[in-house]
Amino acid sequence: MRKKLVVGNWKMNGSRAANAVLLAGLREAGPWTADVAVCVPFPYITETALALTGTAVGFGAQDCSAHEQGAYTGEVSSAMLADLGCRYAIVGHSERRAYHQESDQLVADKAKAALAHGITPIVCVGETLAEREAGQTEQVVKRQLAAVIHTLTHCIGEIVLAYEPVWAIGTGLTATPEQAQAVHAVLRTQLHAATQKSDAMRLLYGGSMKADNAAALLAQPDIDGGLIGGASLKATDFGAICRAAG
Ligand SMILES: O=C[C@H](O)COP(=O)(O)O
Repeated sequence: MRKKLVVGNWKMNGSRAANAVLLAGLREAGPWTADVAVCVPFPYITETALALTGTAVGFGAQDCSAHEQGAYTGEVSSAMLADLGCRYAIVGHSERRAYHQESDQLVADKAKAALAHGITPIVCVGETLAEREAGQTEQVVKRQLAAVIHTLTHCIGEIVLAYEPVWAIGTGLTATPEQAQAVHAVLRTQLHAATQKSDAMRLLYGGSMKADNAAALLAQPDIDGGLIGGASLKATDFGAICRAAG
């Protein structure tokens, strides 16, 4: 039995004042049975760590560099994130793939860099609406995951995988539980061929997951948690999703 994991991705939202309110709300809303974490903008990692001290809520970043260190202006290394106590780093989010031209290989290299510093990469895969309508969903997510499997080889069992259909992100259009489960099953099968740990790996769904649709999604056999964007910005909403995962 896999323990559910719910991760809030704040994206580029927040301020010191707003974060203090949100994090205090999370302290009050928990604890939960599921594992819970928030991935926050880089500048707020330290204060998030402080605000969550003494709770079981983990924290992490929304990206990391594929490089170890050096002349990479603007990048943040996994070593730095580890230094701050991050447990997770999201890599390959569709917003980074789309707006920063991140390739499958770069995403895989970022996942490798995170693992090298003891950080669990949350690797995102997912198809666009055009790809789904062209019947390419399976092909796209398998291609995205294959690059990670090839690069991580025997460490692939250490990642968290998130299926996020691009058309469902921030749109209010959620994949049905059956649509999401079908893709998760494809991904689990692909992982099964790559690692003996596939049955223990957590596969998250992301894309307009909210308090009122979380339970049905999380009841699917291969959906082991959620990666939550918009609904992670209010403690009551996020807390309700975490409860649904319990
Ligand atoms: O990382 C989170 C996903 O992009 C989902 O975002 P959303 O819950 O706002 O649709």
